[in-house]
Amino acid sequence: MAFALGAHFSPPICKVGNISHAHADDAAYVRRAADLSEKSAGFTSPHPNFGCVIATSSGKVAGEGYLYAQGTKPAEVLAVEAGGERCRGATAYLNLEPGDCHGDHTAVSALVQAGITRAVVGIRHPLQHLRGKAVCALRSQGLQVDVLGEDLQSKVIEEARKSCLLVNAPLILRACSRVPFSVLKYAMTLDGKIAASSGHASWISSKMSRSRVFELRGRSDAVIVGGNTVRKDNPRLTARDGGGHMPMRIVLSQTLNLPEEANLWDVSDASTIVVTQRGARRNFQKFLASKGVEVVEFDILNPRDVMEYFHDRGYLSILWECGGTLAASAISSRVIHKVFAFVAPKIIGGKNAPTPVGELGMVEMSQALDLIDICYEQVGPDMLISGFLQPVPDLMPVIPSEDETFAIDPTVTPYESSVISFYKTWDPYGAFSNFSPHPIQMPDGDGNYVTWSSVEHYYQAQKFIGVNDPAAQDCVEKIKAVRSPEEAARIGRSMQRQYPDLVRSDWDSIKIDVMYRALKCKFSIYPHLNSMLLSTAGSVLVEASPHDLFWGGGREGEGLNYLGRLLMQLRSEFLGESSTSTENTCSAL
Ligand SMILES: NC(=O)C1=CN([C@@H]2O[C@H](COP(=O)(O)OP(=O)(O)OC[C@H]3O[C@@H](n4cnc5c(N)ncnc54)[C@H](OP(=O)(O)O)[C@@H]3O)[C@@H](O)[C@H]2O)C=CC1
Ligand SMILES: Nc1c(N[C@@H]2O[C@H](COP(=O)(O)O)[C@@H](O)[C@H]2O)[nH]c(=O)[nH]c1=O
Repeated sequence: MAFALGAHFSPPICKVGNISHAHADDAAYVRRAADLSEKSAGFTSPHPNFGCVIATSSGKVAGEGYLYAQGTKPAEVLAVEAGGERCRGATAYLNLEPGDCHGDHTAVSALVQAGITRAVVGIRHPLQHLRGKAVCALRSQGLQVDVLGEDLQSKVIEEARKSCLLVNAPLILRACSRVPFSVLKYAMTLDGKIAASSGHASWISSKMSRSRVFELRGRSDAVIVGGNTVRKDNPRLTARDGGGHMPMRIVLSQTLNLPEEANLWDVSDASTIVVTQRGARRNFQKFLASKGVEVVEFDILNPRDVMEYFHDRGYLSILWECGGTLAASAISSRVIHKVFAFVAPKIIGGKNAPTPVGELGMVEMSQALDLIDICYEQVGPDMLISGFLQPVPDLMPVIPSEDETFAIDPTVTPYESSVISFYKTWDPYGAFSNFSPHPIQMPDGDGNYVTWSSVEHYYQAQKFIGVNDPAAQDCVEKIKAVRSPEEAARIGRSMQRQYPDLVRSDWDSIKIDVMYRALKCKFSIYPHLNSMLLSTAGSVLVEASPHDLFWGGGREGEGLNYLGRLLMQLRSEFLGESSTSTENTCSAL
């Protein structure tokens, strides 16, 4: 079977002249796709946000589209319909890899049939069973596919990728934590109270802020309050404006000691679910049922179990509008991902007036939870402070999906492959590590063979080769002379971090090739290493480094595992199943 050597390995943009310009354009269009993808927010029930922008080679937008609601035409289809003939030879920018699955190839087919020749993908699909599928399908149809952070890397690209992560934060956090994306929202006075000592709270925030809350409700699958908020506020919890999406209202009450008259029991505008402790007030449960309110019982009512339950019911995004008691319990259970705090410029005082978050058991300020990606926004007279309590995970592809691995190495049988992990040199397959003590001889710029104590020594030194600065040459010599691969890695990495100008400008585009050549040498000249590599035929090789998400597979399989990929590629070549031939790049020791 023939397959293109390096098809997945050569960052295409790095080969062309004006890299930063190309990156700026790619980044701008991907960001536009991300912005576009959010357009349906509040009008339809929350779903993954897909946007697609098609740009011609002259940089004109030919067509664009976004997924309006689950089950409607994919963004890619809408964009090619809008672009028509102008799509031929154009580039499609997608904030999120299409979720084509189970035989549905609508988005991929639309791009292929429209004659798109290149696709730039912001992030891969966060769901494991979909991740990499569409990227692979597009590549197999001959499109050039560049995934941000993998095939394209630079500061602007990183910013564009971040916008893609944020626009689908609910989907990503839900996929990683197996609970719906949860936002805690509250309105407090400047002295940190969410109600007066009497419990009266209407209103703390301004009308403008409250309209903003209606919008937030419209972007959510459900709004949650605790029993006490129902008793004190008799809330409606609707998105008001009408016409848009109406979230489910959920009440968490252990006692079920709730009033018979309550706005939430009127389900004509929106449905209500009361979640309670098993066996609580059976008669009241019957009463609620007679009003059309669904009751769900739990053995023990805690926010995590409840959230796992709503995850399984398919909820993507939930807005918590409870008081401090339930908020503290939800934060402690680590189900809250984001906070929206409206701060009103008023003071109510009151020693016993409730505050937004109750007891968390912390005793020192150093234990305080820091928000991430914070935004400050003035809304009328109020200040809205928002931020994440948990970082949006940086999604990199898992160890190559079965399909991708098969494309790199046909000896790996899709769906039946085993995984061989290696990391430390003392592991059973530790000789696969770059740190293994196997010297190699590689040609220098003049074609003379130079000995390096390990692949890592050679790799680290190549960062500084050819840079016209004595400090760079110094680095090369230092790395070459150190006794251990650890030291070589330490020097190489810290010099790169501290003095990026000493690193050759094309490093990002050649580093995979540098590694490939070094590995090829190592596994050619040591027969026992060659046998060990061939003995793994059929297995997926993963460098189990929890730190290095480029060469390694990461702690949870989130790393790119390029070292494993290169070894599989070499294995396939050694097994003679590749039609690719490369010139001899090393000498026997
Ligand atoms: N300004 C603002 O943004 C807001 C202000 N408020 C104000 O806050 C006050 C109410 O605050 P608060 O009493 O904290 O109300 P909560 O909304 O936090 O309700 C607490 C109740 O939630 C129920 N509950 C169910 N499971 C749990 C659990 N695992 N942990 C904790 N509680 C659970 C219990 O109900 P049960 O007793 O029925 O078993 C508990 O009494 C009111 O004055 C209200 O006006 C409320 C929301 C927002
Ligand atoms: N007091 C207060 C809020 N309180 C929250 O809003 C709920 C009332 O919603 P509704 O009945 O739909 O208007 C109430 O139970 C509580 O959860 N929200 C705010 O944005 N600002 C405020 O000042």
